[in-house]
Amino acid sequence: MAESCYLDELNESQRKAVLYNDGPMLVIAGAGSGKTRVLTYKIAYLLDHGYEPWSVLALTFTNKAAREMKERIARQVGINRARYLWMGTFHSIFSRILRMEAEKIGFTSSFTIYDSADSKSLIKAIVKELQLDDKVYKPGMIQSRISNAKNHLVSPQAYAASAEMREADKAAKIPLAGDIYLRYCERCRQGNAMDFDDLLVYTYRLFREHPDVCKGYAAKFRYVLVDEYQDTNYAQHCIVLQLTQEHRRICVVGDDAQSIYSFRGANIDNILNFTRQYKDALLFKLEQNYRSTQTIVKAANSLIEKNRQQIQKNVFSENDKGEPIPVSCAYSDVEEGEIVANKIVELHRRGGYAYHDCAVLYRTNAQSRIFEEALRRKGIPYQVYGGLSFYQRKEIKDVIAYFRLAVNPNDEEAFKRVINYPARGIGDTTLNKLVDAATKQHVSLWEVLNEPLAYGLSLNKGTAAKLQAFRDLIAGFVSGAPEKDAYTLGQDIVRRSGIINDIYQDRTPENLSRQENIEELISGIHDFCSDREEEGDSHILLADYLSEVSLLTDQDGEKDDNVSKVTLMTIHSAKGLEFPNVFVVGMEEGLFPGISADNPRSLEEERRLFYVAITRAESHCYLSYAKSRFRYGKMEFGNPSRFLRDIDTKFLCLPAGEQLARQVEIGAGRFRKEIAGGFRRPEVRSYDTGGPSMFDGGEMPQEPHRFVAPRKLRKIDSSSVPASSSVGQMSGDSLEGKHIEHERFGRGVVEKVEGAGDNRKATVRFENAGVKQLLLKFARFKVCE
Ligand SMILES: Nc1ncnc2c1ncn2[C@@H]1O[C@H](COP(=O)(O)OP(=O)(O)OP(=O)(O)O)[C@@H](O)[C@H]1O
Ligand SMILES: [Mg+2]
Repeated sequence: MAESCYLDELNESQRKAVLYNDGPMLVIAGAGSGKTRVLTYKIAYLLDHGYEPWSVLALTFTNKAAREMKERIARQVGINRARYLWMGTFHSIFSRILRMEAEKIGFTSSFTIYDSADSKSLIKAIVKELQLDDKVYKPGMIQSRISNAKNHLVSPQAYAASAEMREADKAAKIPLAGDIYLRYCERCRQGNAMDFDDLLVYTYRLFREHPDVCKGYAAKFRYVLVDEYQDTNYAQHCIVLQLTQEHRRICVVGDDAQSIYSFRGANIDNILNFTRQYKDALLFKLEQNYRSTQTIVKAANSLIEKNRQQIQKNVFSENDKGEPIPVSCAYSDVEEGEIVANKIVELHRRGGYAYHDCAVLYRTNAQSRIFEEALRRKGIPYQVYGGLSFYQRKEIKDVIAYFRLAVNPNDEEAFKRVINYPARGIGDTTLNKLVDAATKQHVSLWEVLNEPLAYGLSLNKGTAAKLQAFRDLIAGFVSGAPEKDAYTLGQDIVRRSGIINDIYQDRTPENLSRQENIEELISGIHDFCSDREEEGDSHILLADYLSEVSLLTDQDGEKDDNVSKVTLMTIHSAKGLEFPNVFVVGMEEGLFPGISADNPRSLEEERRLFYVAITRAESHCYLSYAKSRFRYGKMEFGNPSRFLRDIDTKFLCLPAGEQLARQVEIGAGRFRKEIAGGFRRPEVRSYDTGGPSMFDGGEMPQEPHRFVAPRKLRKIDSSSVPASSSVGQMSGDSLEGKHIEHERFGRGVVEKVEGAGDNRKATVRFENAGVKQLLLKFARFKVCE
């Protein structure tokens, strides 16, 4: 797209913010005023003005946001340039840098990333080893203390040396918290593993301890951009400072009214201090909201005004006036689900909205179940983001633990998880011996396993043989890791580890669902490899796959399969997103604001969270609350949230309209039935029309079994599509302009075909998946006649 053309898509203030590129700058503006748009257009502008894509670093809050931004930029400057941008979350960008520089800080490039459950389990083990009481030294609490220290760049040594920390620990009756922190760090290092916070800590340390490396990156990144700056924490802020010393070209955008992550160490002061740190920084303000109706914007303004701490802003909309926001009151949580599901049906049937135009936002993950059930009953497809996500399920974690060992056998948590799964007669006593030896000698469990005698382990013959068998099994995977492609090795591991035998033993519903999940995982690896091959990479390793999945966040959700679905997510995850229709549910005291919001500071943060929720809506926003709710195993009776009273009533529709009132009646009947029949919670988290199972009927696979991708469309070859539409037989020119249907990305148009032979590739604009470049050799699409 020509430059003048895209600059015309900005208003005057936005254009100024895009065109100023001579020094540090800060854009502070209300929700929906185009902050992210400014970043996106600025990057396109930089690329058009001499910046190489690899010299631009853009940091976003979620992987999804990064992907969307990249697609948008690709539309403006072409995918060839957009793909080389350094764009992603803090964690994904830093893990990329750390993998390249790992040796300098005492890790290897194949380090694994511990998720929150891994960290907690390690802390639990340490508490036990130190013979402390885990009712006093609660692993969750210790974990958040360690995380907090890391996000403030407080090392274990500094922690131990700090009188303030010691006093605080003493007051909390956990004087040895600092020792746990120290041991925790040592153990992660021995396991060649980092937790999420370490990705920040070690990047900071890498740059501080190796000024030449820091200088190199600071010189490389000629421009640094940060979205959602209000939610960066101290460590992130410091790294951004390190990276911008050289060129001092930095643009951050944010909204203090949307700062909602203080519990994770985000510090609103970063935004306020920016002009102190970058003295010559220019401040830009954007005031026009392009997202929402006037009513929604005014309602949100009237709410946030009730917060004392905020930078004054005047946010207005020139969109349609819009309707007042309906507030509905349900008798129960189940009925609230009914009301929302009914309204979604209506929006779909009468309003012409697709399901993906609707989102249900709640305060806590636990609330999703009710809405899942209501939507399932109506046959409405939905997708839940966050909560117990696919990758947190037991069987998936088991398989992934084997994958992790194949890539990094020193990984302690993965080791402990699978040493006796599937059961191979290695009990806790033996494991404890291994752990003791490893801790004493400061080595990993894997090292002890390799030479048990050298580390003084006394084992009987039988146990020694079992350990040897486990060692050989893992060693086999390790030797395959650098050679075999991810899909082949993944299948090998699932089979040879004994997991398949274990979960295909019987056809209990639990096992059937596990089987499906493992099939889904393997086909996910297949898709991952195919996508990367299509994009021109070859020989995709398990390590590549792992580094991607270990960075998935709540917002990434499960696999995207082009089915239009209602989104279900927490408000935290919805930050930065927008939907035509938004349902903010569970507006009750004790839930939103939550019971822990018992002081003005956290109450203001909860109010900002509500502000974020309302401002996700474009055309319609619906608020609801339930008079009774099943929580903590019992029925609770609640009052409407005080936040409802914070909104000027002239923007609300109280009581709800006729249509909703009628649904209340229907729902009430259903509610009584539910009470009589007891509460049933569904197991399935994502729902659509479903697909065939790989093992069809869950039978034991016969060796040698080859997993096949369960998609309806398979890789295009002359046998799977009519010859006339096979990609292989069409000349490059004749593909251009053709409508195609891709196995994963759905429908699209071929814009360009270039290259020759094996490198021949097509640029395709997909209806729902943006612009992609696909190597025709691997392309999995068919041409629509
Ligand atoms: N000048 C404009 N003309 C037309 N549409 C615009 C303009 N500026 C922004 N928009 C649209 O308004 C919506 C909100 O923009 P954007 O997401 O960039 O806002 P934001 O300030 O980043 O919001 P949030 O605070 O929620 O992150 C988007 O759909 C965007 O495309
Ligand atoms: Mg934004």
